[in-house]
Amino acid sequence: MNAVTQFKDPVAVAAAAEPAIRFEAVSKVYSARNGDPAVTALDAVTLSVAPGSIAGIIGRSGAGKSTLLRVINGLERPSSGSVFVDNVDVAALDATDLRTLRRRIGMIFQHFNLLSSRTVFDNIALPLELAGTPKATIKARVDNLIELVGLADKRGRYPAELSGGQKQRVGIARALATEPKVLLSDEATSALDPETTRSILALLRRVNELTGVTIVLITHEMQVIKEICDQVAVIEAGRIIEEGPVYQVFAGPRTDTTRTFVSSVTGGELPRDITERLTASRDGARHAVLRIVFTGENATAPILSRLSRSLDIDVNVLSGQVDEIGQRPFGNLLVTIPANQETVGAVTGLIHAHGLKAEVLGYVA
Ligand SMILES: Nc1ncnc2c1ncn2[C@@H]1O[C@H](COP(=O)(O)OP(=O)(O)OP(=O)(O)O)[C@@H](O)[C@H]1O
Repeated sequence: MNAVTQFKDPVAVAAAAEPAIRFEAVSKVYSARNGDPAVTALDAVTLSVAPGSIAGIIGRSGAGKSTLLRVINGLERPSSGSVFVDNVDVAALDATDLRTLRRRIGMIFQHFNLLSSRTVFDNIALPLELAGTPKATIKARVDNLIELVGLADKRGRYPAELSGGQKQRVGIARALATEPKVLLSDEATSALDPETTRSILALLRRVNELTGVTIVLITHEMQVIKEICDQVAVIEAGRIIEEGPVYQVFAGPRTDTTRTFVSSVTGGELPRDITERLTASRDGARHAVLRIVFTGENATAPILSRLSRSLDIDVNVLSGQVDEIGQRPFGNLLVTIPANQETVGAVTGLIHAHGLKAEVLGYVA
């Protein structure tokens, strides 16, 4: 893909000219081996992450997410193109400089990767010990981190004595020990139940707000993107197929893959009996199926009563949900209206006039 894909959070971009992380036409090809063909895991990825933001990369299994994360901290080298962290070309660093850079990049993992023989305190202290930090500094910093992640009563416990959520809290504290500028999250909540997931995401958001650390997370769950990300990029077969502020991508997904991800959390999926009867043609249809997306201050506009009143039509609600995305209200409503062309035109016109989005999904008899 040649088009430049860039996160465009106008506020963040204005505040900081230099992105925290920049991918320039990054490709990664794993070479053929033992008769298996070569794999293009990343295909000309160009992407910027604003400092202090939380950027989510979402994609299905095998899309290239882990590879994308691993080229940021130099665990993989791009086959072509460059990755810059704080304007430093990661691939150009020698072993010593790469070690220094990695201290500025924390990482958390799906399966926590804690050392079972070390206590909570000692797991968190480990990166500082490796960096040769004086003991008193280690103690002060680890004590602070233990408070921050809410594990004050678990400092002497071993990983086997902790719940999954508590283990991830240790993982987060350990990743923050060297005061990194960037935190990479590799499916950090995938092994956790929904409630624990929410509490870990809330902790990450708090850490981001308190320390200003830039967070890049990879996930296959749109719920994660919805809960904490400012920006999202959708990756498929190694390419970024869509990106932008989370709110914008939720309001107007442009590809089928993104639409599927979005509808998995916005209640935007059609009831099955409607999906089975949905056609693209108006011929013989009595109803048009319409998706109305409510955003921002318009999220609570009484659009349905206005439609039926001013156009004198029946509007039937199939499903609807009002949510919060990127800390702004967001509603998604599926309705049927009479199928004739004039009505559909008038309805969509009125909806657009109210600053909302409307999309005809198809027709049913
Ligand atoms: N070290 C490697 N050698 C060869 N092929 C690899 C290697 N690592 C990843 N791949 C291949 O590259 C592609 C992208 O893999 P990657 O792990 O980046 O995807 P992913 O989106 O993280 O997948 P998942 O969600 O399943 O972890 C896959 O086809 C995978 O098989």
